[in-house]
Amino acid sequence: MGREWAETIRESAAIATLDEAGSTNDELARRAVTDAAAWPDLSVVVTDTQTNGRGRLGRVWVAPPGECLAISVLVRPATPSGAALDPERFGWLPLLAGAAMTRALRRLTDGAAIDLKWPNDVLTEGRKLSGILSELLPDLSGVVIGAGVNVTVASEALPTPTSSSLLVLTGERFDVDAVASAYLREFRPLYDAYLASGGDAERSGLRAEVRGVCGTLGSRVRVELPGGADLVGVARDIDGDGRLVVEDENGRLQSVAAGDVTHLRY
Ligand SMILES: O=C(O)CCCC[C@@H]1SC[C@@H]2NC(=O)N[C@@H]21
Repeated sequence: MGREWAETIRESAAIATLDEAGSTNDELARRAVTDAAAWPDLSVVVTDTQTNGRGRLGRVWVAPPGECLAISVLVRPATPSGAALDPERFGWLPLLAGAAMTRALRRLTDGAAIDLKWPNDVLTEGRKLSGILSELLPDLSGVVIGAGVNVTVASEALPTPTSSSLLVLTGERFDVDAVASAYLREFRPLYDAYLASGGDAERSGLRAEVRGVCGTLGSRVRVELPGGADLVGVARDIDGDGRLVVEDENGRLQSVAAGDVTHLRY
């Protein structure tokens, strides 16, 4: 991989472009913790060959070598005056990354039907193009936001029947580096606006941005809640804390902070 996108990241930030990595999230978290000064805000670890990728909810993220982007961005959010942002405000970061990836993949594909599934899967026609895993550093000083994108994976090599790739969607073999570049170019302005507002999703326009790309809104959904219970209803909104607001079958509004969403319209 090249690093044609390096100028989209702050000059002070560190970049590691690896021929191969176990998990880019693990690589970046290790560096961020062992050498915090060398790995400031917006540092990046990236590869196209990730051998031990991890997904949300303890799942494995499978990526055929050389055919997927695995990119992790370290954020150490601070207010405009330089104070560390309250970790309570970090909840919007996975949604920010999901919105950035949705915008990036739409832009690359000239506006293909690509949407965000709350909280941060990027889908085309119900199939997953990209997944995001955000992990807090153990000392709470930052968050590693990892994103995987299926780029040149052929349909027979897709990891699951519910996944897709940019190749399958468009017939085009995108360069993995160009996908990284498109993502970081979308990520940066959303993140800068979020920081400038002190982590206020409303004031920075982030909430509006996420609602604008989120295909979950208006869909009938089943949400597998963390305890194992299911909630079925219509997704109505994303509230000020980034929670999904679902109108259940009795017409009651329920706010969901975490869960696995299935769109029932497909
Ligand atoms: O859909 C999911 O469950 C999230 C998948 C996240 C995969 C990315 S690839 C880069 C980063 N490194 C990892 O080990 N996981 C994330």
